[in-house]
Amino acid sequence: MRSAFWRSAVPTIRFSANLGFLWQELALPDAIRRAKDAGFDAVECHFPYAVDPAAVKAALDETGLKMLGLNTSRGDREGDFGLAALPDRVEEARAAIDQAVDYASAIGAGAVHVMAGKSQGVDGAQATFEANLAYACEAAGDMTILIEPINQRDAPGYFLSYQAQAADIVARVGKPNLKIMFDCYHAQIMEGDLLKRFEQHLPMIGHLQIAAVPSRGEPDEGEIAYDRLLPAMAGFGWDGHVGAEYRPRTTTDAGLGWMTAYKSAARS
Ligand SMILES: O=C(O)[C@@H](O)C(=O)CO
Ligand SMILES: [Mg+2]
Repeated sequence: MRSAFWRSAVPTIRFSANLGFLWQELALPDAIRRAKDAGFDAVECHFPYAVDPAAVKAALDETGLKMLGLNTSRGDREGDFGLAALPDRVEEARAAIDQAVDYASAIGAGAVHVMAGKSQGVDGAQATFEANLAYACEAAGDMTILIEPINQRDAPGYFLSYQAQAADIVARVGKPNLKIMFDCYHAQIMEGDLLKRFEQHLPMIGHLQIAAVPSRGEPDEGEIAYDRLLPAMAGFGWDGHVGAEYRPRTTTDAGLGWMTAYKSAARS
């Protein structure tokens, strides 16, 4: 499978390096520079808050890469995985949203992923999430607010795990800058049928991410045929970036064969 990856003619696909997982050993500004050298078209990250936004902005300006998005803080209690759907922690959730929007504005990022948290089955979780998302959409101005269905194997009890659930929330909140982050890794684990789900929710999708299933390694292994899936998604009209959000098998550099192969297939 690895050597045959990207066998056929491929459309133009722009890849974003998720620096929450790739080049984690480097300081964020250096990881941005490394992503540029490796041929990525953009970057995205998870939790950049310990890093001076001026240093991140300088690396983005120097490389010409855009930071597509970052996450709200997970929260500071043991086991926290987001706060926005936790009815008893609204103040903290909104502080996390303010922090993320301020940081994203300072570095010119395009989106903030508002993490829901582990509140499946909790009374008031849905209403709290929707109210906090409406707050985030107002605070974000021109930026996009993303919500991401995350699989229950990695994050048991996470409030949001299904594409239809996310689509329902987007419709109910009714803000034009609220979109779904369609992460193929989570979607495959929870529900499969990736192409149909992607096509059905396309107008609401604001970002797309990939990783192998079940390993969460490079996209050239595992049960998802990204060499066919991504061209098909492009065929539906997806022209946004594709976020490479995987945990490298060894080092990030050693695992970039899938992208090198894509670039050479795209040239031929
Ligand atoms: O899929 C993921 O794990 C991420 O996109 C994320 O934002 C949670 O940290
Ligand atoms: Mg993701």
